[in-house]
Amino acid sequence: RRPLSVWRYREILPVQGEPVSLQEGGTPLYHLEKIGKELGLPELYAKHEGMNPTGSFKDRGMTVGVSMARQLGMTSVACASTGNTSASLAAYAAKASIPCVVLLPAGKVALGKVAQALMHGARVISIRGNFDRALEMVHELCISHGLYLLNSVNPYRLEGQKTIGFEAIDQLGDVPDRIVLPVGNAGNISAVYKGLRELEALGFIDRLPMMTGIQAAGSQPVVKAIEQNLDELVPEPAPETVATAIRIGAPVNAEKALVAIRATGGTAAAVTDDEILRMQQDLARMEGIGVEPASAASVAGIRKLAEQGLIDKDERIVCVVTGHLLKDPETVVRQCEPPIEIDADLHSLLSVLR
Ligand SMILES: Cc1ncc(COP(=O)(O)O)c(/C=C/C(=O)C(=O)O)c1O
Repeated sequence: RRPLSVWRYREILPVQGEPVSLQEGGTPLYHLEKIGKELGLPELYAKHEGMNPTGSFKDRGMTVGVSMARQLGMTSVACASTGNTSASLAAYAAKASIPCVVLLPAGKVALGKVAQALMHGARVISIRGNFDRALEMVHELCISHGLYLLNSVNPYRLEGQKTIGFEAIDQLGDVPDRIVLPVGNAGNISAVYKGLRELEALGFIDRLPMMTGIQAAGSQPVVKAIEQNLDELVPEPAPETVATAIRIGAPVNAEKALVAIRATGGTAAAVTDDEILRMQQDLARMEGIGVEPASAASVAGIRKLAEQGLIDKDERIVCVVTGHLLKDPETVVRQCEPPIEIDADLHSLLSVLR
């Protein structure tokens, strides 16, 4: 019996030979008992992708993407990132001894993610523009200077991320009725859908979950395309949200995400920053699950849809929570009461605890 991990599913992944691996995947599937009870959803689960080696689901895509870079003889790799992609690429490139360049939107990347990209030895460039501009620039850089681009336009990234759905089914022992993901560049929802289609084609499953994408109210081009039944996405020129990981106005995988949602009878919904931050706190204080803001969006989306009466009570739902709480400590400190500082004596302690 193979352990739960990305490479448990090696036959359905493109890498030949030994992968560049940091033992990614095999993340916990938590039953959200209290939040589920509050929403009247007894079968509500969260798959905690923050428990990956660099603290986000990106590791699943990077183990395949960087393995392919090595297999193809690439001499340098690059990405633009809202943070987690750069943290993950930096770590896997270090493991593979391949030089790495990352472009970040200046001032809009959570502290933990910048720390990871720096410590893992990437060339970290902050640009005075948003993620979408950074992606345009890194694309030009790769074409003109022969670096290997590892954003989710690279299909090998999506191959690794398929395994989220595979593991969830193995852990649940059945196909969930709904899989909910936060949507930024829309690679993850597209990857999970592709993997489920492959399981169906191979005869392992005979039905697909409703693919449900959640975006921030200030950055919701996919939600608008679904609501207005558009075939083409209208990019959001000035995306804004506290959930900086999904602060993306022109998702490169939008068309794939629209297919994933429409072909499975899924849906898309937007949540406000307040709803995101409230769910981040509820997950931490009710379920003991620590996630970064963008990750809480998936569960916040289910809360909103359930309150609108759009979720059947007996649905088995897997919310993908995509990144660890530690990624964005500054947003946490801004939301919480600061620690109480006292003199180092018992009297002072008892007086504040009363
Ligand atoms: C925590 C977290 N949650 C959700 C998403 C959205 O996934 P996609 O819809 O596949 O983009 C991201 C994406 C991050 C980047 O795009 C990047 O790191 O450059 C994330 O970090």
